[in-house]
Amino acid sequence: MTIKNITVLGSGIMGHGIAQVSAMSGYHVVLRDIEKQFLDKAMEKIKWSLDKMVSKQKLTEEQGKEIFSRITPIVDLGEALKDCDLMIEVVPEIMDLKKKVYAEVDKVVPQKTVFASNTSTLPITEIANTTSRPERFIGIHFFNPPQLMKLVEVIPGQKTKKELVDDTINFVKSVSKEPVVCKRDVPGFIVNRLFIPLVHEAAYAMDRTGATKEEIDSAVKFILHFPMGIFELADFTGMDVIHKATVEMHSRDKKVINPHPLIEKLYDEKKLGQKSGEGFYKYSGEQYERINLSEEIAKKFNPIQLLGNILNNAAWLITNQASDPQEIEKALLLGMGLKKPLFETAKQFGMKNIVAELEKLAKNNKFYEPDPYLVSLM
Ligand SMILES: CC(=O)CC(=O)SCCNC(=O)CCNC(=O)[C@H](O)C(C)(C)COP(=O)(O)OP(=O)(O)OC[C@H]1O[C@@H](n2cnc3c(N)ncnc32)[C@H](O)[C@@H]1OP(=O)(O)O
Ligand SMILES: NC(=O)C1=CN([C@@H]2O[C@H](COP(=O)(O)OP(=O)(O)OC[C@H]3O[C@@H](n4cnc5c(N)ncnc54)[C@H](OP(=O)(O)O)[C@@H]3O)[C@@H](O)[C@H]2O)C=CC1
Repeated sequence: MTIKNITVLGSGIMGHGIAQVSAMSGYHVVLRDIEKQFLDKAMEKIKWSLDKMVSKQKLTEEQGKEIFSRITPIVDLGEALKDCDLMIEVVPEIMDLKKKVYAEVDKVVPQKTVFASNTSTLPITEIANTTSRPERFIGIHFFNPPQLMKLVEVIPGQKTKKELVDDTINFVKSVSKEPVVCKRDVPGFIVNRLFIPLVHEAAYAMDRTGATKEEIDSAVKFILHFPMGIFELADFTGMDVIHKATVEMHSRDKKVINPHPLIEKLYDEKKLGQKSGEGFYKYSGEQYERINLSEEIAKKFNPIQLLGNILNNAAWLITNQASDPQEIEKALLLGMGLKKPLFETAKQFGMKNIVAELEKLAKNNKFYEPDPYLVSLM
C-alpha cells in the first residue's frame, strides 16, 4: 500500500486528532464530517493543539502552519474520498451507524482505497464483512488524545490480508506511534478490555465503600500510578463512548461487567463529560481541562480491589486474546500513560492479597472469581 492521501471520516474527539497526527507526518489529509459546523470546530481544535506544540517549541510556527494547511475539511463524501489511499473511519461507536457509513462509502470510493476503523470495541470482522473489501479492511485504534498517546492497536479481521497487517504496522510507525498487533479480534481488543470495565468497577466501589469520586480518582492516580483519575478519564473519553462500548462488549461477552446505573444515568441525561460541560465532574469549557486530585485524599481509599479487577481482565486477555504480559504492560504504559508498570504495582500489593480481595468479592458475586492464571501467579 502506498499512502499519500488519507481521508478521516468523523471529526470529533478522535477524528480531529488522527487527522492532525497524519498531517504532522507529511500525509495529505481530508477531514470529513456530516456538517460544516463540526468541521469548523475540529479545525479550531487542531489549531489549538498545534499552537500548544509551537508554544512548547515542539514545532516551529512555520511547521505549525504547514501542517494545518495539509488538512482539508470537506462535507461532500464523494469529494472527500476522491483520491483516497487510506480511509480511517472515526464515526460514533454504533454498529448500525458504522455499517450505514460503509454502505455509503462503498458507492463512491475508489478501488485503491484501504479501509480502517478506529472502533474502540466493535468486531472488525463483522464490520469488514459488510463492505466490498474485507481483505483490505483493518482496525487501527488510536488512543485519546492521539496527538500525545504513543500506542496504536492494529486489529486484523478474519479476512485481512497478511500484507495489509505489515503495511499498517509501517503506517503506524510512520506517524511516530508504537503498534501492538491484537492476535484475536476480542471485544475491547487489549486496552479497552481493561479500561472500560474499570470505570464501572470504580462506580461499584463507590457504592460498596462510600468513598467519593475524588478519593477513588486520587488513589488511582497516586497509588496505582495512572496519569488521570478513572472518572476523570471517563469524562475525558466521553460517556457516550464509555456507555456504548460497555453495552457492545457486555452483549458479546458476559465476562465484561454489567454497566453501572450511574453511567447509564449520566449518558441518558447527556452528561457526556468534558465535551458537554458535565459528566462525573463539571467543566468550564470544551478545551482540555484537568481535575484537581491530591495525594492526601488518595490515602482515604485502598484501590486493591480495583487493581484486582484490572489484573483479572488482564489474565482473561492472556488466555483468550493470546496476549503476553509484556504486551499488556506496553499497551497500558503507552496507551493509558501509566507512570509505573501495573505488574510492579501489583507486586507491591502482593498477588496473594489481591487474589484474597477478589475471593472476598466473589462470595457475593461469582463474577469476581479470580482467573486461574492470576491464581497461578500467587
Ligand atoms: C476509549 C478508547 O477507545 C481508547 C482510549 O482512548 S482509552 C484512554 C487513553 N488515554 C488515556 O488514558 C489518557 C491518560 N492521560 C494521559 O496520558 C496524560 O494525562 C496526558 C498525556 C493526556 C496529559 O499529560 P500530563 O502529564 O497528565 O500533563 P498535563 O499537564 O495535563 O498536560 C500536558 C500538556 O499537554 C497539553 N495537551 C493536552 N492535550 C493536547 C493536545 N491534544 N495537543 C497538544 N497538547 C495537548 C496540555 O494542555 C498540557 O499543556 P500545559 O503544560 O501548557 O498545561
Ligand atoms: N473518545 C475516545 O476516547 C475514543 C474513541 N474511539 C472511537 O472512535 C470513534 C469516534 O469516537 P469519538 O471521536 O469519541 O466520537 P465523537 O462523537 O467525538 O465524534 C464522532 C464524529 O463523527 C461524526 N459523524 C457521525 N456520522 C458521520 C458520518 N456519517 N460521516 C462522518 N462523520 C460522522 C459525528 O457527528 P455528530 O456529532 O453529528 O454525530 C462526530 O463529529 C468511535 O468508534 C469511538 O469508540 C477510539 C479511541 C478513543
